[in-house]
Amino acid sequence: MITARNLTKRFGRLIALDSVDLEIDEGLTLILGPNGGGKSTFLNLCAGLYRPSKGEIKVLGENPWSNDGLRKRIGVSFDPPALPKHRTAREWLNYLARVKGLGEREVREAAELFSAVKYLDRKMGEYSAGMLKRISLTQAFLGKPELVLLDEPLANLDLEGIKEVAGVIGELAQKGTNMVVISHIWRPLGEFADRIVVIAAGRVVLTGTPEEVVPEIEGI
Ligand SMILES: Nc1ncnc2c1ncn2[C@@H]1O[C@H](COP(=O)(O)OP(=O)(O)OP(=O)(O)O)[C@@H](O)[C@H]1O
Repeated sequence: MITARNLTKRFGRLIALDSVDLEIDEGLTLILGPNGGGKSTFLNLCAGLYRPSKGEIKVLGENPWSNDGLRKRIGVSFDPPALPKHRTAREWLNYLARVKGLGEREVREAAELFSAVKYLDRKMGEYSAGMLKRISLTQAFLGKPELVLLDEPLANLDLEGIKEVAGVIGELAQKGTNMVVISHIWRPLGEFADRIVVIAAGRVVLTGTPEEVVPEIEGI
């Protein structure tokens, strides 16, 4: 699904991602690691938001940088959510659906997954952080994309929300949805993961199945 070769991203003199080689196959991949390690930078490179400073990244066989064709095939939820605050969620999601060649039915189906239907008609500037997260997740799963990239999908949710959204992600993983999910901590999403990648200080420091990786990272 994703291949990175010597992938490097610099911001001025800071090296956020340093010569990363990584292969991500189908299934659910959980990316773990400490703050500032480079996880979101990797996801933003996958989503085509950043251009590599050096090296190469391929997502679904394509170069993601500024690639509108690929954007229609993947779904992304950023953290914090990147949503226009003067629009209602319905306006925004219908717009995205049109761009992807989808309709209002797909918007409703994705919103139902995250119990977001009831507040689709308010301006997003009035939303709580947890409501914004649910809209951001709805956006990511709109129209069942071939690959879904989620940055901290449980952030800003209350305890009930964490249980509910983790359950939905687990169910979708079981049904075969391909996902790359960033998290600070391996619980509760780790139990659904096919593999775990640990990124720290701009490098991939561990990869493997949860059984292989979790004993090494009990402290994270
Ligand atoms: N747009 C940017 N401009 C400048 N520096 C950036 C930018 N984005 C990230 N960085 C820097 O790159 C490094 C990696 O950041 P990144 O957000 O990828 O880490 P992370 O592992 O996702 O962290 P967190 O768990 O805190 O979200 C950090 O030192 C960060 O300050």
